[in-house]
Amino acid sequence: MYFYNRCLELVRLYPAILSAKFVRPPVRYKSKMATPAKRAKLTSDERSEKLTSLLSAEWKQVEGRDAIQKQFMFKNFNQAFGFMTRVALLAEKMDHHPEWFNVYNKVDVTLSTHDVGGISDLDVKMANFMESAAASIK
Ligand SMILES: C[C@H](O)[C@H](O)[C@H]1CNC2=NC(N)=NC(=O)C2=N1
Repeated sequence: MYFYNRCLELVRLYPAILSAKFVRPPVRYKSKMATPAKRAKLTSDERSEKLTSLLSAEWKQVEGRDAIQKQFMFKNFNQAFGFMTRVALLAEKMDHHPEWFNVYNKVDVTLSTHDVGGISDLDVKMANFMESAAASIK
């Protein structure tokens, strides 16, 4: 009988247990991980403000898709892969990953935020990081 009552109690408390804080703790963002606001698609005002310097550094807007792309050229594979390694470490910290293709000394990069289907602050941040990483390697 004791066991039966304990079971009844558990069934009665089940919804409360499921919604309790210890079952679903609040989402915590790591220092470089994006908050939902950072993953939002850029507005047209933000676009002209934040993309201008990238567009003059040979980033192009992809046709038929809200994304930016650039081809980085290095002296050799070692430099290209060094660049990718530095970017990969940031990508993991930000939980934001580039689409890229490498052959020997070339790295073709496309940046877009898949979760929102377009360019966000995260892509701008990553593109700017790529610019300084490439400049320090070449
Ligand atoms: C579950 C995970 O947080 C998401 O899938 C992240 C991972 N990396 C990502 N990378 C990019 N480029 N866009 C995203 O929307 C994205 N989302």
